[in-house]
Amino acid sequence: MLIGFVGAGRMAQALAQGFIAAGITKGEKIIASCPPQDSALLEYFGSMGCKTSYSNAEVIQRSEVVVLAVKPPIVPKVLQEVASIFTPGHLMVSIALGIPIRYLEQMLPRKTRVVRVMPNTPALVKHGASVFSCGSTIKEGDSDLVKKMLTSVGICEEVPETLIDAVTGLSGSGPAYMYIAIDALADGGVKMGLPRDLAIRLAAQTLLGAGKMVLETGRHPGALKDDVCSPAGSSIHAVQQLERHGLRTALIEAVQAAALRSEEAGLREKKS
Ligand SMILES: NC(=O)C1=CN([C@@H]2O[C@H](COP(=O)(O)OP(=O)(O)OC[C@H]3O[C@@H](n4cnc5c(N)ncnc54)[C@H](OP(=O)(O)O)[C@@H]3O)[C@@H](O)[C@H]2O)C=CC1
Ligand SMILES: O=C(O)[C@@H]1CCC=N1
Repeated sequence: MLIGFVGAGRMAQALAQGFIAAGITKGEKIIASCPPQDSALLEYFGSMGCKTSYSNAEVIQRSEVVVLAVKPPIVPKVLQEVASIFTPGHLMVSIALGIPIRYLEQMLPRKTRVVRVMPNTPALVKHGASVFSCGSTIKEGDSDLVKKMLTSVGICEEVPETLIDAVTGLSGSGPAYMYIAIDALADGGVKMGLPRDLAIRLAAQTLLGAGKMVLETGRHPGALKDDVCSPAGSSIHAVQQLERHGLRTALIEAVQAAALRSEEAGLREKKS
């Protein structure tokens, strides 16, 4: 399978490196493009054995699956530039924030097969969380192919497109919230006397472990929290502080803000 990335930034790099590590494809079967001023990004792809180009057209001509990995304001320009090169043999996989399938289908030739994906950067280490929605002209096997690719780098579920903005707010942007949590937990450890590197490792493993507990036991996170909080113990004292400072509300509102931003990005492109 020949995979092309139009846009060679952070999410494209994470997916490409994850696909190679997972054995879904080889470096030489990947090609990536970005503008000439970003040659460092193409060097990153080059270091993985991938082909690189400053021409988006070349990427599309040489690929079967084309991953559209540019920021939303760039999408109309890129599609105007390369739409005519797409054939029904291409599968377009867009990871662009907020851009609806119907917009992509309108901009591309009539039978172009389109799938919209919301991945996240931990795909790089095969712990990604992705969802996808299929366009109106996909053929048999496209959904399975996208699921296979994304499952190789984490978990992946097909969802109705109406849920993608909410997914963006949760798992698409979510790693950023969790890095802040790790950094802050480590600060707490340092405040209480731990060396910084140990504090970061403990904080990161604690988040990883808690996530695995939820996924692998199937128990509700509230019940797992109760297991940690012994009567009159240390944890329940800490939980009271988290509640007092509004951690839950902060996380709920973070997801909401990112989801609304995703929705807004889509509306803006539709008007342009
Ligand atoms: N980062 C993340 O965690 C996630 C990102 N996404 C989505 O993926 C998309 C890419 O995000 P991300 O990788 O973070 O962004 P980056 O800014 O890291 O990468 C975008 C890349 O596209 C390049 N680019 C700009 N103009 C063009 C053009 N005309 N043709 C080809 N390439 C071009 C940029 O080059 P230059 O720098 O020169 O402009 C840059 O290399 C976005 O829509 C984002 O919302 C989705 C899920 C998660
Ligand atoms: O911030 C962004 O635009 C992208 C979308 C999801 C995560 N990062």
